[in-house]
Amino acid sequence: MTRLLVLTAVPAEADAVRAGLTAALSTPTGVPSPSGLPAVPGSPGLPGAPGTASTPDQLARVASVGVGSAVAAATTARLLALAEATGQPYRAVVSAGVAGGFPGRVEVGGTVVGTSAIAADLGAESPEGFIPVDQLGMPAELLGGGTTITADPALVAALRTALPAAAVGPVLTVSTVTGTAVSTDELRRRHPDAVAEAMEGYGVAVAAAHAGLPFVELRTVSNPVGPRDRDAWRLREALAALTEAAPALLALAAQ
Ligand SMILES: O=C(O)c1cccc(C(=O)CC[C@H]2O[C@@H](n3cnc4c(=O)[nH]cnc43)[C@H](O)[C@@H]2O)c1
Repeated sequence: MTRLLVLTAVPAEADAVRAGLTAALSTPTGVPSPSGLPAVPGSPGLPGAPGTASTPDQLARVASVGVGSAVAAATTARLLALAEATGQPYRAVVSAGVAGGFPGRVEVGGTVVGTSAIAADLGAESPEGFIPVDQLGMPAELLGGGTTITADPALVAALRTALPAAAVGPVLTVSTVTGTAVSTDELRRRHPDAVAEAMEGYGVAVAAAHAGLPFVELRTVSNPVGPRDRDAWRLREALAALTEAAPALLALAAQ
């Protein structure tokens, strides 16, 4: 039975997650122990009925949903509805991929467990500064969960346990990659606890919330948030870190 839906923006990120899951399921060590999962030959960390085997696809469906919150929300909602309609609902939803990390909070190549997904640029500008959409006086029912969607505490705890070196905190969702010192300072002022920024988490979280499913975000850092320097992006390093972190997702299946 597939239990987790893991959504990345681009196929390279999905491949990195799948590689980590496949490696974890084919090696005898280092695998979290989700109770009740089918046994994987040679993987004592995954107990179950003798003679049965799990593949990554049975434990977690990994799909790339496109770049940005809107396409991520639409695609996630469609995948969740299809699963529900075919009687194979998911148990939890994960937004995964690479991200920009706030210097001092997480290094390039580091791993981030998101405690919330914050739509950091959803709102209005004013001469006095940015106003989040949930402070514009609109009826609450028009705003869904507001600009901050809190990750499921049990999923966060499971990832923290499996990834003790990970930075933990809010992950901002932005429509525009931050690329100036002024924007970076402004984001840090508004969100002093933020660890990283990416472009899909909030959309995936909205879709999960509408389906009544727990959500968490798992990111690895490809670049610092700051003045744009594309040459400083370390995508290969971040994708390798994503492959290394992916086995932790198996721990979520026990939730
Ligand atoms: O070109 C490639 O091979 C490739 C492989 C993996 C990922 C990419 C991307 O372009 C990822 C876009 C994705 O990354 C997130 N991201 C990364 N850094 C930041 C950032 O500083 N600010 C916001 N988002 C960032 C984001 O979620 C994008 O969807 C290419």
